[in-house]
Amino acid sequence: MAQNTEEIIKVENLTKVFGSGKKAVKAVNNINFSIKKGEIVSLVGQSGSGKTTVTRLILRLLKETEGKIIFEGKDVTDIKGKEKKEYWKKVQAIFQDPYASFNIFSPVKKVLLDTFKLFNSSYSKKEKEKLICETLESVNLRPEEVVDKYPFELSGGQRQRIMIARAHLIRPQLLLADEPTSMIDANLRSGILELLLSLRDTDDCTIMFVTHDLGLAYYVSDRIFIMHEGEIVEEGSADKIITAPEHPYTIQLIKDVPKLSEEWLTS
Ligand SMILES: Nc1ncnc2c1ncn2[C@@H]1O[C@H](COP(=O)(O)OP(=O)(O)OP(=O)(O)O)[C@@H](O)[C@H]1O
Repeated sequence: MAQNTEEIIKVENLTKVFGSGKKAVKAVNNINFSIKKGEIVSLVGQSGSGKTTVTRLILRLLKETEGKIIFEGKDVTDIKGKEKKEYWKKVQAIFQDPYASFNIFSPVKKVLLDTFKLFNSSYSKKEKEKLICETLESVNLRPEEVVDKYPFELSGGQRQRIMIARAHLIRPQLLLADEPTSMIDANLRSGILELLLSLRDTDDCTIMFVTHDLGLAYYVSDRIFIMHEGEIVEEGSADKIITAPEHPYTIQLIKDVPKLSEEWLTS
């Protein structure tokens, strides 16, 4: 395990309010956490608890109402333009619905070729295509079957695998994986999870999973953050959260997972 004590990201007093007046929604309410290089953490909470908003704030796709995001010791809260592009080489996301993340007018090959634009790489087109094929094979897709297809011609699971292939090509330092297996059949899910987890070993990647599924979080994570109504109500090692939960909401979540560990460990 490539884990050390150096912090890759730190979130300080982060708050996001959507709308104003009577219609204001405090989606994220003064949260604080940090993640160490090489760690796998999960942000767990039910629908509407604010998880995706945290992901979008970290990616700087959304402007915070208050607070700071420090990445590798540098305050990235106000980065713009070129600096943001640099940041996106290091911080990437796989979203719940990868369909929404693709340009629907681009075939898979173009989606993947475009990732090289992030790097001003000196690869020839042939070299890029070879890398794309190898990467697609590494996520168990047959390049010849998918490269010329448009996103709408693929299954949800194939689209999620392509997002993982994209992450492999970009090799981010921090990967935010928002419900990355939601569109994948239960019997294929553990394979995709293994692929994602292998990014830590092969690409030296730190991963934050975002999920409503505490069973999955327990299976994949070093640490778990429990999110409820915009706040992180409890955090700790995966074992601690499951065996000695303190917050009533965490205790309820555990009760709601009927066969915790069995479901993920045996699939
Ligand atoms: N652009 C927006 N404008 C207004 N309200 C929003 C917006 N985005 C999110 N919200 C609200 O913020 C709250 C948190 O939403 P968020 O999508 O972060 O939750 P989530 O935990 O990711 O949920 P899910 O698991 O269903 O994706 C919800 O009440 C949601 O309705």
